[in-house]
Amino acid sequence: MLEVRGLRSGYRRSTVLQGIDLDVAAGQVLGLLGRNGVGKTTLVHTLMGLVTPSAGTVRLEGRDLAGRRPDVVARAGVALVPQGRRVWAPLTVTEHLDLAARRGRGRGPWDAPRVLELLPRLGERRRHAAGQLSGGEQQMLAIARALLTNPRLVLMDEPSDGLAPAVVDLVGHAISGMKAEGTTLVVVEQDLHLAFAVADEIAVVDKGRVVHRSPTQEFRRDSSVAHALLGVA
Ligand SMILES: Nc1ncnc2c1ncn2[C@@H]1O[C@H](COP(=O)(O)OP(=O)(O)OP(=O)(O)O)[C@@H](O)[C@H]1O
Repeated sequence: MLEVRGLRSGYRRSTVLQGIDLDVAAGQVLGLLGRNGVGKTTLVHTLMGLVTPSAGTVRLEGRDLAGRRPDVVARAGVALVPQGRRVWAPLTVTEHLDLAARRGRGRGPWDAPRVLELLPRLGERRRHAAGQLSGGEQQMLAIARALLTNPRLVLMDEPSDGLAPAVVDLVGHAISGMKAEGTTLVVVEQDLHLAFAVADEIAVVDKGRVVHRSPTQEFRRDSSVAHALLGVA
């Protein structure tokens, strides 16, 4: 459903993505791994339209979205759960959910009751301002906000960042719930435990290119790949 070819992108002084080729099948969860600074965030930001590519194509269900504005990409069915959550501290959980639902595409499995069923802690914290929530609760809120737009594709940028292991498991549970509803996901992760728990396939980015791709089971079995490309045992 997502087909990326020859994607080049970066910032004024540097080209970060050097020709990304990436396919994600409908309903698949792809774990996107790579060392710090190799371009993972730049890739999801370019897919979302927040960074403008200099070359290449991004096709979502056949429609070319490369270089389109973020609102156009969002309306085409892509949602970003950004690194660092980016929730609005003064707004309550309910206000976040109302805003997201209003911006939503209106069709699909996700409405507020369904989202709160997946993320029950948010229901308990419904009247709290986002700034008062724990890191894990803010991550749940960022996920809820994305889901209420009823996306076809969710891009998650390091959802486990800064969270305690028990909370990371809740994030994993939420990802599995999205997958069960047929949502396609690209999950950028440093936490191999989470990536292995949720991803059907693993892709590794290095120096602005996808340098490895394999089914998760295979990737786990051959630790030499993780060692060579990620510097982990
Ligand atoms: N807004 C920006 N302006 C200029 N350079 C940037 C900007 N954002 C990132 N970079 C640079 O682009 C390169 C890739 O960064 P990016 O954040 O995409 O990597 P990453 O793989 O997501 O890393 P991390 O795991 O640390 O988040 C880095 O050298 C970084 O310094």
